[in-house]
Amino acid sequence: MSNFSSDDDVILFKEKLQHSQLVFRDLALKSRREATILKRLISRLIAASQVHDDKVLNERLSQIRRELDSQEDVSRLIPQLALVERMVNRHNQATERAKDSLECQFQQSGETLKCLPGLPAQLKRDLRTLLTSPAAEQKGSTEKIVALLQLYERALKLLSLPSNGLSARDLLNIDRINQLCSELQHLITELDFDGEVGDRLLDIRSRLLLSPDAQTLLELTLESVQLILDGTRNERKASQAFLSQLNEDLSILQRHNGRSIDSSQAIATQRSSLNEELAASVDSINIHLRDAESLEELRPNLSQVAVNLASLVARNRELEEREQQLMEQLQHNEQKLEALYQQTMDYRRRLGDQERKLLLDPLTKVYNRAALDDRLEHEYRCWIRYQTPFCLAMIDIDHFKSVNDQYGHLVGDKVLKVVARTIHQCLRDTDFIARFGGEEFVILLPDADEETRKVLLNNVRDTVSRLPFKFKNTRLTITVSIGASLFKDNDNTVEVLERADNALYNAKHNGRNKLVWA
Ligand SMILES: Nc1nc2c(ncn2[C@@H]2O[C@H](COP(=O)(O)OP(=O)(O)OP(=O)(O)O)[C@@H](O)[C@H]2O)c(=O)[nH]1
Repeated sequence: MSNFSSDDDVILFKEKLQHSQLVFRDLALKSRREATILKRLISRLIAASQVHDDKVLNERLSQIRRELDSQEDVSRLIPQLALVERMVNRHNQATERAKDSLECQFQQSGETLKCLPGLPAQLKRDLRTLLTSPAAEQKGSTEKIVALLQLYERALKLLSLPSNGLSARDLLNIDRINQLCSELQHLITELDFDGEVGDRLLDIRSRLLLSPDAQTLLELTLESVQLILDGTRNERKASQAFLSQLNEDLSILQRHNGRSIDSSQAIATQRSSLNEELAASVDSINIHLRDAESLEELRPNLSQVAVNLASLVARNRELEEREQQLMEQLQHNEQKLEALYQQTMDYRRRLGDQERKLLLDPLTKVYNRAALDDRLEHEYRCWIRYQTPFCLAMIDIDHFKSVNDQYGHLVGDKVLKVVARTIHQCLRDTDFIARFGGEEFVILLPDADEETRKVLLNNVRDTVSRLPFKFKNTRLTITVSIGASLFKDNDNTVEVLERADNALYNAKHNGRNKLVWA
């Protein structure tokens, strides 16, 4: 039964109803306000995420915006929002990929700029910082690209307009000076002088690695020529000293021998006259014995014979002593002769060593360029004759300059030695390795079929990259780029060297630590 019996109840009920209406109106107002805020937020998000290269997505987003304005109920847009979310995800993935390729492009453009001849040292340093420093890695890609563009602009200005007091010609001169430094340094590497001259040449080589200016280069060149002259003069003096000593010793020996021969002839003459006198004494004794009638008659004759014999004995003793002296002199001469023989053999060995050294690179102990020329010519002739596959490869250490810059030239030298040894160990007995220039090697692989040469060259690249270099507790990874080519058709050695060099250039530009065939 209803309780609407009293007026009080009706009033109470009315009040409750009014209260509920007020609450409902508040809630409706609040929800409309919230829906407006939500719509505005979604609308702004859509505007912010509107992208220009995806038309379908842009169209969808605009449509949602329009519907947001007309629709009261936001929940009806949920399916469309879900669709857009999927599209945005896809778009994000595409953006990530584009970012990666942009980064790669950025690195390549940076490397291209780095290889531009004549860049001033400061610009090179800035470029290296931009490409490799950890701080640069934290920068956004746009920021990095803008920085790279600025460096390109600086390089263009420096190379085309006179600025900083340096004209494009000055910069080309600097590049030429650097080339001359590297050639002089290479020539010094091939010299092998001992002692002070050798030490001073090593010192000049280190100074050449520090990119000196034209004046210093000239001074270093003159100093080198002076040292080479000194070194050659010293070597010549040493040879002359040895030869004149040998000459003197030989003429002393010859004089001694001459005297010995004279003495031995004199001794022989004396001995034969001694023998004759002895025979005459014996004859005379026999005659006296035969003719004598009595012992008394014999006595004076025999005593004369005894005096003669005593004199003969004394002279014989003297002769024996002289013979003994002669024997000693001959023995001495023989020893002297043996010593001279040993000295000459030693000198011959040293000359042989020098000859071998002329073909070796003193730093890395692999063959030098002169040896390469000889061997290349030989292998080329064999290839023309037998037509077995003949491969030539150029190997260059990557970013070697930064090893020198970061750790010093002594560490750079050590790296060169270890890399040369490692490459050598990867080769077969019949292969050949030579240091071609600064941090560049050439290897010759005669009679190497496709599988052999691929495996071998990849093994060289891979083994070097796994060498456990460690400096100042920092692990240092060294890699090499390789350009390789086969002799074919009417090739000559220069053409194949050029092809391998181009392939090496491509290996460098395709990211280094690569083997490229041409
Ligand atoms: N320590 C040392 N450094 C050498 C020697 N010969 C040449 N160099 C240095 O090797 C460096 C070669 O540098 P770049 O030609 O710029 O080449 P990179 O830095 O290796 O760069 P990429 O070849 O492009 O990877 C130069 O800095 C030379 O001074 C040497 O006998 N000892």
